Amino acid sequence: MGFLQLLKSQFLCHLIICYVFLVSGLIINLLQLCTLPVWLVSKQLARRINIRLAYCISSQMVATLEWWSGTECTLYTDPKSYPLYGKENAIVVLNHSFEIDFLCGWTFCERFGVLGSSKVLAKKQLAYVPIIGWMWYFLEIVFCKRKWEEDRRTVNESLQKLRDYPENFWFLLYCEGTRFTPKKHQVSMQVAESKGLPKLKYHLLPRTKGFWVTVQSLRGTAAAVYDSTLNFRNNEMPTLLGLLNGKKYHADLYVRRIPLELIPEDEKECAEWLHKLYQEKDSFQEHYAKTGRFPGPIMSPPRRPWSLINWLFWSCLLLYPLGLLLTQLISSGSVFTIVASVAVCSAGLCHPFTGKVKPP
Ligand SMILES: CC/C=C\C/C=C\C/C=C\C/C=C\C/C=C\C/C=C\CCC(=O)SCCNC(=O)CCNC(=O)[C@H](O)C(C)(C)COP(=O)(O)OP(=O)(O)OC[C@H]1O[C@@H](n2cnc3c(N)ncnc32)[C@H](O)[C@@H]1OP(=O)(O)O
Ligand SMILES: CCCCCCCC/C=C\CCCCCCCC(=O)OC[C@@H](O)COP(=O)(O)O
Repeated sequence: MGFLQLLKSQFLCHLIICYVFLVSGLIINLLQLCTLPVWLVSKQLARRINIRLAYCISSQMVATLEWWSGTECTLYTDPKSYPLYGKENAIVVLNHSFEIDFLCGWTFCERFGVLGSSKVLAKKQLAYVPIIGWMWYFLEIVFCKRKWEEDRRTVNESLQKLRDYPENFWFLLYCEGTRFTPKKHQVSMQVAESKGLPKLKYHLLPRTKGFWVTVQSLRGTAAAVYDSTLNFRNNEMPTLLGLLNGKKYHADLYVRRIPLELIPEDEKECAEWLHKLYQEKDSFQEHYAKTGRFPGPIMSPPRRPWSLINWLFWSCLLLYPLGLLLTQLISSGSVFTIVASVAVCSAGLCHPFTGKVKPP
């Protein structure tokens, strides 16, 4: 194991990354709260400010993936569609199979310049998660209770509000509604069987109502659906902890751009269309399992330095006062503080995660 890899596996480094994320996140949440009066004066200005503040939070997680772990992201897509990515509003349909699938999504958002404004149809519980959930409140993220009687109205209303959004956004929809597990897959295929639908091998049966309401509400606002299928090389199941440990993964994303006009307006036809889409997605995963790649040409956008610059900025800002505090504590000469500081550092260096990085 090289020195850099050893360093990345140290718990003290993880502690520093999490400290910067947590403290900067709470500061940014506070700044977002301060933009509330701006909403009263200029809604569009408040939205633009919040897009940039949100970028400061989410790009730290992207930096962990791109710059700390060095994970590579390859995009398979049609060269004719490529120039439109980031230049229009779009609904993104993605498979929900991995712990870090949302982070790979964010990485592509970052590379196409829409990270700050990116949106998702998320379960309501996530709104209460400090930092990310609170940030989402100011980004006008759409939440659902997964109770169609309520969601039908609330999801539509939230989406209608995005009609005059001042910057391009991607709206992510995990139509499977939950992350893939073998148990959920089994139940879901029983539902498919009872509905006379073909079985899927790599996906759960898509929930069609959220997709239909999204497409209908964003007609005239979003130009296309980006059908996105994600997988990782070498059958890896990446984790956030793996990224934090500096483990490098290789993500492959296959994206097809489907103009919104091609999607049926009628609810039943739209549901059939989505089921067919998931059957196609399943065949792409089968192709990947057999050949180790998706069909079509590779058009990978390079990583940009901004997420790293943002992380370095917050690190300098927040580690300097922490360093000062520690120096003062130690120079105070108190035996208790010195012993406590040494204990904290030793705990960090002897943490069980230390040195647990698997070779690639
Ligand atoms: C160029 C690069 C391109 C792309 C880059 C990629 C991505 C980047 C984009 C953006 C990034 C932005 C943000 C990412 C950041 C973070 C994301 C993190 C987390 C969010 C994750 C979540 O929260 S997922 C959970 C919430 N979301 C959803 O649930 C969405 C899907 N669900 C729906 O749409 C639902 O329909 C609903 C929620 C609207 C309503 O749910 P409800 O349950 O009330 O109704 P349903 O219609 O779904 O259910 C009844 C019908 O379902 C049938 N049924 C019953 N059991 C099952 C089963 N096990 N499986 C399937 N179907 C089942 C039942 O029979 C009913 O059938 P009907 O025939 O009556 O419809
Ligand atoms: C700079 C790096 C710092 C590292 C610190 C990491 C801290 C991470 C903190 C917050 C991350 C929040 C991301 C939210 C995305 C979670 C995805 C998710 O939860 O999907 C739920 C979905 O499956 C449905 O779940 P169930 O059907 O209820 O099961």
